[in-house]
Amino acid sequence: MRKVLTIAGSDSCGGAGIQADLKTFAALGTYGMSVITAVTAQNTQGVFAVQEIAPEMVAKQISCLYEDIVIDAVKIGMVSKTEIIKTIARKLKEYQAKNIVVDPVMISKSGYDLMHPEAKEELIRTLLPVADVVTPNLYEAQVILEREITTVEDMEKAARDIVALGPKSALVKGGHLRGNAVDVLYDGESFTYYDQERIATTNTHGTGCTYSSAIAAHLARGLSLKEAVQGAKEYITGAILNSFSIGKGVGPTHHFYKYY
Ligand SMILES: Nc1ncnc2c1ncn2[C@@H]1O[C@H](COP(=O)(O)OP(=O)(O)O)[C@@H](O)[C@H]1O
Ligand SMILES: Cc1ncc(COP(=O)(O)OP(=O)(O)O)c(N)n1
Repeated sequence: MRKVLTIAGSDSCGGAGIQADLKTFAALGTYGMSVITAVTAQNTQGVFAVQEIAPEMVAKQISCLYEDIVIDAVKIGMVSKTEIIKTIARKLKEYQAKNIVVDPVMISKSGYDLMHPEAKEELIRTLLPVADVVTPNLYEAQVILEREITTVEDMEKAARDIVALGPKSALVKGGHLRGNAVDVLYDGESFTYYDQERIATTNTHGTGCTYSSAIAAHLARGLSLKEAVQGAKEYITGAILNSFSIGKGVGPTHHFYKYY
């Protein structure tokens, strides 16, 4: 069985973060493992508190996994502060980690900052360059590039400019675009478009986490990047179609098992 690691924050309500990642890995027939970077007190209505894990403890978790287990892919989600980002980049290099998917989580749907603003520079300096693919949503791409992105053409330029910062490829997600949910992948050579009619639902908590985890799971299974993103797009679309309400706010996507 292929083994996939998530390095991310815990979401107590289970829709995003580590919990969404592990559900996705299992649903896609891979074995999931986790390194926790922060614990959030979170429900469908918002994020109420965050407690970060000490960088040394993050380092220990990563070391004990890579020292023992062959890891086929790794996804990085919520990394809130500079020291944690530095630690993760250093460890991924030390263990020559492969199939690295970086989801540059910055803000929750409810508007809570999940990354300290000053940590952005470290993300760009040390984490983006080790990534095989980085998966910003429109807002995150805007923050990284410090300019507005509103059209598919802007997304193409953004993907190309993000690749110039060091990652092998960039997938700019159009979940927050008007019209269809179009994502644009640039792999340093060409663009690929993943286009899906927008699904009318407010239950989209954790879509970005689920999508990036599905990409990592498919890369671990040996698919090419373009095939992995295609498989992940099908998975997230199905999960959004089956999303449901569990509380008073934004409900989670629903994970369904796909056996390979
Ligand atoms: N209402 C929707 N209908 C169909 N696809 C969606 C919808 N909302 C988001 N997506 C897709 O879900 C994936 C995650 O994107 P997005 O929601 O932008 O990420 P994030 O959670 O990081 O903001 C992308 O493939 C995006 O196109
Ligand atoms: C612990 C934790 N990590 C990440 C997020 C953000 O996840 P995302 O998939 O971008 O989903 P929304 O916040 O947009 O629902 C999170 N909320 N918590």
